[in-house]
Amino acid sequence: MEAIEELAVQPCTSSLYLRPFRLSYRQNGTKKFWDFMRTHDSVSILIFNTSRQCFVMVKQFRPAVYMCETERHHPQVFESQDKESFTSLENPLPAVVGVTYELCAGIVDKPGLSLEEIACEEVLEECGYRVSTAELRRITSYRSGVGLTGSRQTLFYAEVNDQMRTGGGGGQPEEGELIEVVEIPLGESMKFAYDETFPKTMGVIFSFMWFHNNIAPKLPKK
Ligand SMILES: O=c1ccn([C@@H]2O[C@H](COP(=O)(O)OP(=O)(O)O[C@H]3O[C@H](CO)[C@@H](O)[C@H](O)[C@H]3O)[C@@H](O)[C@H]2O)c(=O)[nH]1
Ligand SMILES: [Mg+2]
Repeated sequence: MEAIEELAVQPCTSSLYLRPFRLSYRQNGTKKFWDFMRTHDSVSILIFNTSRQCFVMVKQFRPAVYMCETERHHPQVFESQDKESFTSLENPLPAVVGVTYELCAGIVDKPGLSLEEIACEEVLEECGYRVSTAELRRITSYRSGVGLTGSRQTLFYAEVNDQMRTGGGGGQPEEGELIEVVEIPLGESMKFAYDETFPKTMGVIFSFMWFHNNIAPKLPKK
């Protein structure tokens, strides 16, 4: 995962995944505008393996995170680029600065499928567990990136065990996905949640707290 080479950055002029827009409006008499991105909604799934009493999560290289870290070290990295040219990154930072811990998740880009069906596909593709839609519990939905995208993410909970493991996971190589499945033991989960040395999404922190409030008290004592 961490063998990232030939890094180059350029302005994004058209994309399958996001489109920038500007909304202008008058609010209480004041003219305003706001720039935002049109992007896909998404689903994410908190997975708990009851056989091993651990959370099943994914770790992957995130270019946007990587470039934020790069800009901290090289503040000029996004400057002076014309529309076509690639700027090669000399002496790039190690790829690990762009690797984050996340819940299993996926974008909602298949019109015929329900959120639950997309969630089950992601659990299988990314983590290798076969889960049916009836086994998913909807936790809630929320807006991710209210300033930038406004898109909605729906969060589900799924309990799995070792018998439901197909041996797969790791994402879809044909889509260029390279995902490492990681297990966080229940007993270490809250320490992990607040340990800033493990870069992670807010979904991880929120869902671990949800689990401790809603599921942990009902777990059979081992
Ligand atoms: O610029 C891009 C964007 C996406 N992809 C492809 O699209 C896939 C997207 O993967 P998927 O697992 O469906 O989506 P995630 O990247 O996991 O979903 C993210 O995307 C959501 C919407 O942006 C976020 O809100 C979620 O938190 C986040 O997990 C990738 O693997 C790639 O194949 C690209 O190749 N280039
Ligand atoms: Mg994903």
